[in-house]
Parts: sequence; C-alpha cells; structure tokens
Amino acid sequence: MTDTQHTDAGHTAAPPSRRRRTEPDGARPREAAEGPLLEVRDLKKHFAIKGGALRRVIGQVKAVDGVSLSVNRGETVAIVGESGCGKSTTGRTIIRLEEPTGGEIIFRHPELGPVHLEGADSKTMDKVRPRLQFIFQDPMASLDSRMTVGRVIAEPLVINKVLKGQALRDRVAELLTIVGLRPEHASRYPHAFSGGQRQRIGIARALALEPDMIICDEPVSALDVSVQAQVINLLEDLQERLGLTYLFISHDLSVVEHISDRVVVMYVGRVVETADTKDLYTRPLHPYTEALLAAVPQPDPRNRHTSEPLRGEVPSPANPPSGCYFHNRCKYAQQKCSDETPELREIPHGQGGSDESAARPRLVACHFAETLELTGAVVPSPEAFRAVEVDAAEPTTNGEHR
Ligand SMILES: Nc1ncnc2c1ncn2[C@@H]1O[C@H](COP(=O)(O)OP(=O)(O)OP(=O)(O)O)[C@@H](O)[C@H]1O
Repeated sequence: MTDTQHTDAGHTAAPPSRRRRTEPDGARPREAAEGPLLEVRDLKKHFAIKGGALRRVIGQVKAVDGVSLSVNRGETVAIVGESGCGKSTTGRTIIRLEEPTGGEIIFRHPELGPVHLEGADSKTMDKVRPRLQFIFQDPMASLDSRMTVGRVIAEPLVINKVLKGQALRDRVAELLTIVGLRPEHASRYPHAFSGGQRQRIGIARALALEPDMIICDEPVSALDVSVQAQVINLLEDLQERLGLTYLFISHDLSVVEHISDRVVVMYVGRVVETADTKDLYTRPLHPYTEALLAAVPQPDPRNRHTSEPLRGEVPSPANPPSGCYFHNRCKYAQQKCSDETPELREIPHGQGGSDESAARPRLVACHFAETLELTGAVVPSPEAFRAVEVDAAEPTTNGEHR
C-alpha cells in the first residue's frame, strides 16, 4: 500500500496556520528521487496473553495489525483514533521501543541510506536514534527529576560523545533559546517549570542531536488549551527552521487539523482511512472518521455537528468483532459489514479527493465508502476559544505566565 514554529508571544498564541509543504503531485522533488523518509509496511505488534498456572499463551492482543503509512521529508503525518486504537504502540514499534511482530520499517538515514529498522541490530539502532527521536506525552515522566534541566538536555550529547566542556554548555544554552526558554534555566530542576515549559525541555532534548524526524506521542494532551497552542506553534516553527519531519500521534482532531499535512485514522490496530488533512476534514469517507469529527468541540452552536456522538467503546484488540471492526458502533452498518472484512482500498479521483490533491490517493476501509454521504467538520481556530484560553493561561511556579 502506498500512502504513504513560533515561540511564545504572550498568553495566547496566534492560530497556527498549516502550510502546505508538499508539491501538488504529493511529493517533493527530493522525495521523487529517493522515496519517503519513513515507510512502514504491514506493521504488526501482537502481545501474548498468558494464563493458567503454567503461564501458557492463551491469546494475542493485536495492538497493531497490518499498519502501512509513509512520511515524506518535511511533512507532518498524524495518527488519530480513540484511546486503545494502537497509535502509541505503532509509534513505539517504529522506533523499536517495542519489538515488531511483523512488517517492515524503512528509515532513510542521511549516511546509511534506507535502513530496515525491523531487523536492525543495536549498533545500527544507535546510529539511527539520533536521527529519529521521540517526544512523550508526559514530559515529567520522561525527565529525570534529580537532573538539572541542563543535564537533561546535554545527556544525549554526552552519551553520543558529541560535545563536552564549554562547547556542550554553549549548545545547551542554544537549545534552550531555540525552544523559547532562557539559558539560565539550565541550572534549575524540571519541577520548577510549568507543564508547557517541561514539554519545551523535552523538545530541546529531542533536538540535541539534530534529528531528521521526531515521533511526537500526544505531546500536548496533558497541557491546557492555551499552552497547547503555544507548543504546537513551537513545533511548527522548528519544523520550518530546521526542516524537521513529524509523525504526530493524537486523539484530538482539533489539534491535528492545525499541524498535519496528512492523517492516518486507526481503529483497533488497523488503518481505516488515510487522506490529506483538508480532504479528511471536509469530506470524511469512513463512518469512524465522521464520528471522530463529530466529537470536535464547537464554540459556535451554528457549527455543531448534526451526527450522533460515538456510542459504545473501542473493542478489545484481543477479541475484535467479525467483519468490519467498527460495524457494531456504525449507524450505517449493513449485513455485509459483519460478514466481510473491508480491505483498505484506494478511492478513485473525484470521489472524495479535492482537485488540489487529486494525485494523492485516499485510502479507506469501508464497503460503502462511495455511496455514503458523510459530514465533515469545521475545526475552530484556537482564537475561537480565546475566552477559555485566557482563563486557562498557565502560571509557572514563580508566578510568571508564558
Ligand atoms: N504491553 C502491552 N501488553 C498488552 N497489551 C498492550 C500492551 N501495550 C498496549 N497494549 C494494548 O494494545 C492496545 C493499543 O494500545 P495503545 O496504547 O497503542 O493505544 P493508543 O491508541 O495509543 O491509546 P492511548 O492513547 O490510550 O495510549 C490496547 O488495547 C492496549 O491495552
């Protein structure tokens, strides 16, 4: 299958404007010559369920079950879906924090060329990790509270023997400035910072080795709305300045709309829809995407979605329903949906793709994608929530606001 920054300016950030980073044909000139920066083919991560006195394997949690996606250099691809759909496991498996059960992960390393991460030994992974970094949801959990911020940021540079002495201290000061903090913050401890500032520290650490790509796993989910917008602006600014590529994992479709070029929708370990962001939001082709869009909060009642909210819960990937995994929550379901598993297939041009993106395939796994007339969503800009944001502006421990 093919699919595939601004520092703080005050209490409220300007609405992030998504820029188109790809050519109309869907690929940058360099991309056409060398292929995407990251390509994932039929990725699987199954966890064994053990039971009984002998702890025998009695089942499998198919957390990721055949995911394919690609990310071009300089673009942002988002993975969305409810909690438990396999988003984090996909990201963690790509970077080998989890061992893949099957499939291919190809990362185009600047010196090594295309590297198959699924079979890479630890020496190869040591060369890949500086180029392919990870940002976690909870910055505090991923930062050692006993280390000063300077040491937290310097650690990757020390471990990889890149810099020492004054050059190391200078680089840490530079990284702090890049993420909108001050060089003197290096001597403080993470607990002295607000949530948004701690996420900036996590970003500075991820940038230390000058990566090509960052996998961002729910990087703003734990933050207040106003701080979310600031961190998103920072990520976009860094992307522009440093030529970064992001795989952005989020359950929040209002955040994703502002940052991503392309969206991959996951449900119970599988991809159910992939499309350019604008196409996906204006005309979803999968009922699950429509339901996720219906849940986007709307400050203006005139824009409220007419669809019913999503009912029920995400089924367990240890025991998914027959046929289409979404059929028992889908208001359009027919007999075929419980009998047959829909393949992820390309929708011909003109049936769900805007003219601008006509050359980039839209993929959907729904038997009735061509006949359903689904409703998109108007995603409010952060400014629409300005009143809420001002209330939520986040103080630091020393009483400052960022
Ligand atoms: N180590 C593990 N052992 C067994 N099951 C696991 C393990 N890690 C994840 N899972 C299961 O895999 C499924 C996917 O989890 P995952 O965390 O990837 O989903 P997610 O979409 O990222 O949701 P969330 O945002 O809540 O993390 C869930 O059913 C989860 O319980």
